[in-house]
Formats: sequence, C-alpha cells, structure tokens
Amino acid sequence: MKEAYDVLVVGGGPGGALAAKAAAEQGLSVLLVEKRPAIGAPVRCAEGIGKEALAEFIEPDPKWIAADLDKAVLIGPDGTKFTIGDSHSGGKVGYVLDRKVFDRELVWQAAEAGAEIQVHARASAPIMIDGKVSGAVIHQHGKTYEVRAKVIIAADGVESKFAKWAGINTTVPLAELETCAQYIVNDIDIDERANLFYFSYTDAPWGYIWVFPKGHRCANVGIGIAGTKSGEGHRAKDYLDRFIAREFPNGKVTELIVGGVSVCKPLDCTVADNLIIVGDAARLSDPITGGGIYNAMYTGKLAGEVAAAALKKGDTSKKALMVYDNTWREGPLGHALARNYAVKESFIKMDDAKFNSIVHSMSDLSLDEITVKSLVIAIFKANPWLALELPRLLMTL
Ligand SMILES: Cc1cc2nc3c(=O)[nH]c(=O)nc-3n(C[C@H](O)[C@H](O)[C@H](O)COP(=O)(O)OP(=O)(O)OC[C@H]3O[C@@H](n4cnc5c(N)ncnc54)[C@H](O)[C@@H]3O)c2cc1C
Repeated sequence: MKEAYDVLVVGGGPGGALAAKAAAEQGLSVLLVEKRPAIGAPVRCAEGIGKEALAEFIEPDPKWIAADLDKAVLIGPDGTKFTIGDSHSGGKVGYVLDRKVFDRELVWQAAEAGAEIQVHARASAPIMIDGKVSGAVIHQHGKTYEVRAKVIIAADGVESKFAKWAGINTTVPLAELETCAQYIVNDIDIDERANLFYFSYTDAPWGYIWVFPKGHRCANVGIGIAGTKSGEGHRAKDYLDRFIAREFPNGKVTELIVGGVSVCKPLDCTVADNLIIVGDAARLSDPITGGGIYNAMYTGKLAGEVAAAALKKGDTSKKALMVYDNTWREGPLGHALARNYAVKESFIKMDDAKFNSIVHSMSDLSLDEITVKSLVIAIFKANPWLALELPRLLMTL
C-alpha cells in the first residue's frame, strides 16, 4: 500500500469494483480497500438481476450464473398468481447470480485494469484537511496506515459510515430500512426458471417474500419487512420460518443470512469536496424491490469516470463533482427511483383484501415486459378505482 493515490475506493462490492475499474482504465492510480477478508463473502443478497441491465457492464458467464429465468410470478395474499414474462419474453427476463463468484470477477476486472486491491483493510476514519476529505485511515492486519487520495469514492454499502464521518447526513428512517433474512433451501420442488414474489401484509408486513431459484431443487428464500414491524416474535426470521414451515416443510436449510436494505429516497446530494458516494451508500437501492446491484454498478462506473475527468481538469471540488450527482439523478436511474418511491409509498400500506382484489383483476392480463412502469400501468387499467385513491401516483408514470 502506498501513501497516496489519485483515487481511493472504500468497499469492494459491485459499486466499488466498477468505480475502481473505470478510474484505473483512465490511467489513474487507484486503491480499493475492502474490510472483509474475502470479496463477495458472506453474500447478503438474493442475487437477482435483469439480463439487459447486466449486459451494460459485463458479458454473461456461466461460472457466475446460478439460474437463467424466463418469468416472474407475483403471488397475492390468497395465493392468486400473476405471471410476467414466459415463453414470449424470449428468455430476456433475468438471472440469479452466484455473487461469491460474480463480485470477485468484478474486482478482478478492476485489478486487471490496474487498480490495487487490499482485502481485510478497513477504512476507519476520513482524513480531513481544511474541512475536505483527503484520504482515510486504514486498518489492516493489526496495523494502521494513512492513505491520501485526491478523490475518495465511498462504496461501503448499506452500512456505510464513511460519508457520515465526512459530515453528510446518511440516516435511513427506521420504517424505510427493510430488515431481511434469507435461507438457502435445498431439496424443494420449484420452477427453476421463475422468480416468485409473495405479497401479503400478514406474511411480510410492508415488504415481501422471495423465492429465487439457484439451480436444481435449490433456492434463495428470503423476506424483507419494515424495520418498524420487527420485534419480539416478529423478526424477519420469525416470519420467514413460518413461511418455510408452510411452503417448504421438507426443505433443507444450508445457509442463513440477515441484512438490511434501504427503501428510502436517495441522499439529497451524493458528492462533497473530493468525495463521491455510490450504490447502497448513497441509498440508491430500489424502493420497491430493494434491488441495488445494477444501481451500484451504474453509479460506480459513473463515479470512476467523473473522478478521472475532474482530476484531468485539476478540480475535484464539490461543484466540479456535481456532474456525477446530476447525471444519475436526471437520467433514467433517478427518474425510476423517484417513481418507484411513489409507487412503494402508495401500495405498501394496502391491506390484504385490496391486494387480493388487485391481483384478481390482473389474472386475465398478459405482460411480457418486467418493468415497474408497465406493471403499474396495467394495474391502473385493470383497477380504475385506484386513479381516485392514488391520483398523485398517476402523475409519476
Ligand atoms: C437480503 C438481501 C437481498 C438482496 N437481494 C437483491 C437482489 O436480488 N438483487 C439486487 O439487485 N439487489 C439485492 N440486494 C441489494 C444488493 O445486495 C445491494 O444493493 C448491492 O450489493 C449494493 O452494492 P454496493 O457495492 O453499493 O454495496 P455492497 O455490495 O454492500 O458492498 C459494500 C462493501 O463495502 C465494504 N465495506 C463497508 N464498510 C467498509 C469500510 N469501512 N472499509 C472497507 N470496506 C468496507 C463491505 O464489506 C462490502 O463488501 C439485496 C440485499 C439484501 C440485504
């Protein structure tokens, strides 16, 4: 580890990896520090991603694809199913990844581009000079180092502290922090090409349950519920155990993970002098699904490119880095996050009776495109009463 770099990336998830790769490809000296001893492990993710989204960044490779999907099935509180995609979708729907392998591949690509990677290396504090972030204190193998950098990219995920230490308010309201639990369940009867989403206030208050196949008779089965709904006997794991006992009583559990997902609005501003915040650290996961792999990759790559352009001009002030914030916020990602936040706020508190009526109304519909927008438009068409109940949501579509 040197004492100074052009760019320091804190965090070796998809956001950090793409940021480091993009910056190194521009010829910058880049250090990526990851606090865990192994990139990609333990996995805290259901590992689902759309094929087209992923193709923006990387060629699909069977070594990190656990399942190739052709449909998603939404299941209402009374068990009524609505399927999106199927044979008409041309196999475009999505993948379930093997993130232990996938995350390592992304970091390896950053290293190949010239970035230096240090694992088991935790950033414990920013170095502040004249009120500006100018590096970080790094702990590794019992030693402490000071690393200076001209631009620091905070890619430290949902548990992000770096931006907060640098004076930015990153607090997620408890009601907008989904608490999640997930098992890998083996030896179960599943459709290996379908992601299942169960919506029911009783089973998963202000959240949902997912069953994402991971190959033959194996799936990620998980739940996210609002942080405010979690309590004694009502923890995410308790709800999940009840679901598993009902749906997969003979399943064999081989892994449990717990984690959090923010479903709030993005940070008000994702840059400061010498600092860019990406992915989950910037609260950019999707407010409906909690999905954030694509958003982290997109903003990570953008951050690396913006850092390089700013360094070429010799200006890494907040004003110069604002092009990063403006680009994602005013582009398709920012619009999708704003719309999906409005959709989440409108639907999340609906009771099971209303959810049932919506899912019943959709059973005759056929939808090949899996986008929130196409789904919500279909829901409004099939349920004209929603236009009166949620008039402001219509404006966002
Ligand atoms: C249960 C669950 C299920 C999910 N399912 C999906 C899904 O199916 N599809 C989807 O798209 N998204 C899903 N997500 C969200 C997805 O995992 C994240 O959005 C994505 O990983 C964000 O990438 P990131 O690079 O921003 O952060 P992360 O992947 O969280 O990476 C951040 C990295 O920073 C490291 N780090 C943190 N602090 C420091 C520090 N001080 N110093 C050094 N390193 C540090 C961490 O160890 C971590 O490796 C799920 C999340 C959970 C919890």
